[in-house]
Amino acid sequence: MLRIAVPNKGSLSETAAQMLHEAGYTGRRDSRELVVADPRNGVEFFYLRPRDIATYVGSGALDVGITGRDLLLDSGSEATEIAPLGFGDSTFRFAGPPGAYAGLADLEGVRVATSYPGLVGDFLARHGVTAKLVKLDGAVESAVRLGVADAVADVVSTGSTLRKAGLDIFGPVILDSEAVLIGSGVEKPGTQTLVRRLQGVLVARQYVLVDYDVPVEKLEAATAAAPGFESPTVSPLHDPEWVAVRVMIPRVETNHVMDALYELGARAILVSAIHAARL
Ligand SMILES: Nc1ncnc2c1ncn2[C@@H]1O[C@H](COP(=O)(O)OP(=O)(O)OP(=O)(O)O)[C@@H](O)[C@H]1O
Ligand SMILES: O=P(O)(O)OC[C@H]1O[C@H](OP(=O)(O)OP(=O)(O)O)[C@H](O)[C@@H]1O
Ligand SMILES: [Mg+2]
Repeated sequence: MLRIAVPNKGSLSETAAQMLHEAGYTGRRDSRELVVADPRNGVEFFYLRPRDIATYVGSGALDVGITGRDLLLDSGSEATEIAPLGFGDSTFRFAGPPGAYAGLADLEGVRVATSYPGLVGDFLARHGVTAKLVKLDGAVESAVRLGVADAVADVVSTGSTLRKAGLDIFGPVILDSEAVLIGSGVEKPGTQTLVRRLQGVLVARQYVLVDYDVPVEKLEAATAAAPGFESPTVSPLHDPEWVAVRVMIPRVETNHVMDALYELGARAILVSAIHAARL
């Protein structure tokens, strides 16, 4: 049995559960379940706080896990990133009162509030800055107004929490984060199947299939407009001057690609969703 750690709450839990479901695994029926066995797929799920997942995986207690890259680095655990999972994107940034800090060097001797002291401490040390980290559990944006810190370092998604707290981002990006699959460093049997299944879900979410007919002399130009994952599939049509083409394109580019193909002379352009994929 491959023992897999999954976030039980927070920003990553819902999408992680959804991805595993789409990948064909059994999920928990209610949010209080701590362990779910899925013998048909040879795996067992452990629902844990995302912040603790790297500790369990790094120690070898569990084989793989889903957590944030920021949480992995903050943990200082031995666990390593196996694959990015394409959700839970955030950036990790410094923020302070408007105009108070121009860059990293200004943080020398300053009190910085954060829930990620491992991540922020490593970053400051690498850049030769000595600040005084104030460890808080959450809502760190309030720390400046309430006088326990002079600046903060926190997860930024839309930036609206910082705006509401009257703080401005400054200095370099500490980290670009997203949800990642992590492992203990020693690969357990079954890990590659899990990775391929999750990557299949990502492809099905992020790509669509486009079918179109195009005059043979426009095929090269059409292929340049929509090159596909590897190379488009080209099939003959009854009319020898036309071919049928099938290609995978990023979902976000769907309408641009359809416009470009139509302009080139392609017709009967059909787009369909990918239900599942194994590349
Ligand atoms: N808007 C967001 N707020 C917080 N974390 C986010 C956000 N978007 C993505 N994330 C990622 O989610 C992970 C944090 O999840 P976690 O469950 O620990 O905190 P949370 O969602 O703030 O929940 P809580 O603080 O209520 O426990 C990190 O990897 C972080 O980068
Ligand atoms: O840039 P935004 O879209 O505003 O999102 C980022 C904010 O969301 C999270 O806080 P959360 O609501 O989880 O509260 P917490 O600080 O108590 O964890 C995070 O810690 C930031 O404060
Ligand atoms: Mg939070």
